[in-house]
Amino acid sequence: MTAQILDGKATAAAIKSELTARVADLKAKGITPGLGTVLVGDDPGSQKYVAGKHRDCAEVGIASIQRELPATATQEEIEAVVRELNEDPACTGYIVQLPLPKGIDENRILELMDPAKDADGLHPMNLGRLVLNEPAPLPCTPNGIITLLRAHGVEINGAEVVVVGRGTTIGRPMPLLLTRKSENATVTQCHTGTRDLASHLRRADIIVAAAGVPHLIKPEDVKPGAAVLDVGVSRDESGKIVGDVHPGVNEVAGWRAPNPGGVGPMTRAQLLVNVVEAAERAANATAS
Ligand SMILES: Nc1nc(=O)c2c([nH]1)NC[C@@H]1CN(c3ccc(C(=O)N[C@@H](CCC(=O)O)C(=O)O)cc3)C=[N+]21
Repeated sequence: MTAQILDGKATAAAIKSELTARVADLKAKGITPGLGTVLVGDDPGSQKYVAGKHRDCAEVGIASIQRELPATATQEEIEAVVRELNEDPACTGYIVQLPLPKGIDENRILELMDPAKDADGLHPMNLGRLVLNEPAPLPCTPNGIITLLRAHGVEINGAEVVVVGRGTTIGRPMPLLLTRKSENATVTQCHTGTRDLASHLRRADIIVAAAGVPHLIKPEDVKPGAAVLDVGVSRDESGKIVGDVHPGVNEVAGWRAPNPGGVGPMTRAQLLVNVVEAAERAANATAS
């Protein structure tokens, strides 16, 4: 038995087609949502992701605002671009592509963003709202993972979930989403300091692998039938993506999010969701 595919490409396409209609409605009311991206430096991976985000925008009718700075950009120069996008009415939401070059204070940049324009859901105000169970733009990758599981009928309610990783974009927010009443999962968060990772993995109904360690999740550590989502993006010498999940897991798992083609396209789709929702909130605020 090989694992069934959690098809991120197809699920993202369905979300995008629904968003296209909502963007058309907004435009009829005179509002064009616009996604800004701030890309610092010339990492080929980051360039590719940002290009993908703008391609998605074009597909659903969202305007694109691209800001690029050289790898040598200073803290002040990046902050000036953030302030400019905060002020720009054409930019209804934006992201600052992470990671930023060494020496840049990333958290200070995130804090400077207008939380109402935070398309990533990573502003401290919005992460705080998530903790407090208040409406907020949600972090794109964790939200994409939940949407992907739901779209394929994988039971989250009552599931034992192991999240491997503790990064800002996935590992830390993922358990916050999974333990909401609406999800109702039981979550164990593992990381490089976990004493016996295998013992945790073996109990998991759902594994979210976001450690950035190639092939960390081995077939012998996966419970038969489990859903395994690979979010790792290491690259080999030729630049090909190597995930956190060993290919042999395919033969044990019940569900598998491939990489590429799984969580990546979902991340991009949820980013568009955040942009459209922010524009809809702004439209309703003006209307009332
Ligand atoms: N502020 C910020 N927000 C992010 O959301 C963010 C970020 N910084 N920094 C980097 C990571 C990485 N990330 C990906 C998005 C899409 C794909 C994606 O669509 N991947 C395709 C394949 C692309 C390829 O082949 O290289 C796929 O999985 O099918 C991957 C990775 C967003 N990130």
